[in-house]
Amino acid sequence: MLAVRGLTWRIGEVAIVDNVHLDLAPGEFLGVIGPNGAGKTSLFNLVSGLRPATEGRLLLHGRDVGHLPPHRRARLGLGRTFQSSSVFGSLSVRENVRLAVQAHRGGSMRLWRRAAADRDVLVAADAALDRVGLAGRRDAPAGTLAHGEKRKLEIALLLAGEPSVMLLDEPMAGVSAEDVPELVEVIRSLTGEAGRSVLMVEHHMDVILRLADRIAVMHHGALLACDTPETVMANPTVQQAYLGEAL
Ligand SMILES: Nc1ncnc2c1ncn2[C@@H]1O[C@H](COP(=O)(O)OP(=O)(O)OP(=O)(O)O)[C@@H](O)[C@H]1O
Repeated sequence: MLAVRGLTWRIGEVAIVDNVHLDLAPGEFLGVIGPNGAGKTSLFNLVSGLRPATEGRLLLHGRDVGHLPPHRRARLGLGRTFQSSSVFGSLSVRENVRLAVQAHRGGSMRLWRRAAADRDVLVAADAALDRVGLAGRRDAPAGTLAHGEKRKLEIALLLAGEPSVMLLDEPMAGVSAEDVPELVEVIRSLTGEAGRSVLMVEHHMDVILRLADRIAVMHHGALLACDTPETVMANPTVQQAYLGEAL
């Protein structure tokens, strides 16, 4: 589904991401962990296209997408969570998702088809809100959402793009402990649906362990290990990399 081949990002002589190889199978959940500064977000930036890789290839469904800008990758099914900054705070939750669906589907509808198309867009927006458990908040201004709700909205905006691979960068950030289980369930329910795969960076090990089929461990830009949670947790090299940090 997604193949990362020798992806590298150098700044001067320093390899921030160093020759990373990864494979993501259809329906698979791959968690990415690593100590602070290990290069996790940088790897995500290379995969989503926010930064151009210095070296390496990225294949989506066998097609080389490494040279494409983020919106072209998203259109092919490689979707990354929007940051909260891309949410229109004064517009309603529903309106935000509607705009994202519309942007994904393109605006070149013939006038006589517009009404039906508008209805379809709204149905898709409501379906996305339903999937993340935000239907009851659809009329609230997006700017008034609590942290946990904002993370759900970001996932709904991502769903608007109908991704076959979802890239989630710390979806639990800022979410209160009591809201974490619900968000974990939302993410779990979306994984594997129609073969959808997930690549997720997350600091909360308990969350990763609950969701991941495999875990990739980054350290100093390189991939230290990529295996089942049990094997990774028992790996002495991984434990060494985390020395001094709670694993
Ligand atoms: N644009 C940049 N210019 C210079 N150095 C950068 C840049 N972006 C990232 N770095 C450096 O690259 C390293 C990896 O950063 P990155 O944010 O990818 O790590 P991370 O694993 O996501 O860290 P964290 O867990 O703290 O979010 C860090 O040392 C960071 O300072």
